Amino acid sequence: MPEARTQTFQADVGSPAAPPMLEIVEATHRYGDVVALDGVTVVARQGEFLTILGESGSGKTTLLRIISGLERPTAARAVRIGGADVSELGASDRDCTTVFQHYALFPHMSVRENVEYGLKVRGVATDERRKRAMEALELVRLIHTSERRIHQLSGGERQRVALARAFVTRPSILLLDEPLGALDEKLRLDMQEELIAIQRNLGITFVYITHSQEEALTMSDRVLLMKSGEIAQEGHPTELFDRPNSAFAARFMGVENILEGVIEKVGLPYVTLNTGGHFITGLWCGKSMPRVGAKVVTGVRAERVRLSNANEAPLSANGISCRRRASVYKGKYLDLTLDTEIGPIRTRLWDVDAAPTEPTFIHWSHDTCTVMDP
Ligand SMILES: Nc1ncnc2c1ncn2[C@@H]1O[C@H](COP(=O)(O)OP(=O)(O)OP(=O)(O)O)[C@@H](O)[C@H]1O
Repeated sequence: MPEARTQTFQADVGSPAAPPMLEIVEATHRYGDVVALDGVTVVARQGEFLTILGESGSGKTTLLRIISGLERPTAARAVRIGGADVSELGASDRDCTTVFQHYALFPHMSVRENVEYGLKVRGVATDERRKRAMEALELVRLIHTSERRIHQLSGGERQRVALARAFVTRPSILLLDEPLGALDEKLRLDMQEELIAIQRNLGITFVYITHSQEEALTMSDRVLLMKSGEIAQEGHPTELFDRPNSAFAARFMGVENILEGVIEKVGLPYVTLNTGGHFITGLWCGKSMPRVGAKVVTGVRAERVRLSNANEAPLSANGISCRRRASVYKGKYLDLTLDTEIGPIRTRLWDVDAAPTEPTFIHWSHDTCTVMDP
């Protein structure tokens, strides 16, 4: 991993005190009858790592194209970069660069020439652009490959060249469109770490597009979850992970147990719902104020559900009798599916050897249980 270059790092980058680098205010975009974006507002601070997460067709690429200037929104109250209105500027005049999944490097040029290219078209003198290209290659740990051709590099190395080529021109914003999508699992994990290090080192605002919740959680300062052209939820990765505000967000963030019910009692921050005649209490995470009688869903992660021999739940927990239905061994853990009177519930056991043969009762605390909009 590259060493942190503290001289380029600013203490308040990515913090709430940092000035906004990107502002897209109420952008709507239609392709004929298709509404790809519906009144979306995105603000990213200087030095922030913002991830736009969403399933296929949710509008991520459209949003990225609007930021980069490749697409003009059908309507928008503002499109600003570094505080300046850029709504009338084309892609080449905006202070941002895009890194694509298919890196589009020039095969007839060396690695160094590829990285120098953007500087060359901007008229930077030979010595200066060589120096800057080598610095960029040092940052992505590829200085030793500088005179190679692109076909002499691995997939991960090519993606690092594409990155170096993008940030060597020192854009204010780097847009990354599923940049790790073409890499295998191991390389993807390594590159995630490298990307974080590079971003912290440069202090550039990163806007990163992915459909992988794992990537979003690992790398981002803030995540913006999109659904059908709208923002479903926005927040710190832990907020989306632990406090999804809707059934959609919970499913997308991989919550294994989601049950429907009706609110029985409100005592904020807790809400109790009735699901199949059974009462469950959890933290209210919905967008609106909860009211008795409203349809809601409750969610709990499998690893938060505990097995009990005592056949009762602690005071601040939900509990229910269960019977083993199935188990799936996943190497590091065991996933048990249990039948209960409110439906099947999954639990995850990290100590595989400690798994009981016939579990009879499960419980999960009110604080790890969420209640949200359906
Ligand atoms: N050029 C186009 N013409 C018509 N419809 C389009 C066009 N580009 C995108 N769309 C539609 O707009 C919606 C949003 O598409 P977009 O490419 O922004 O989604 P996405 O989240 O980036 O998807 P993916 O992850 O598959 O790339 C989709 O319904 C898509 O079919």
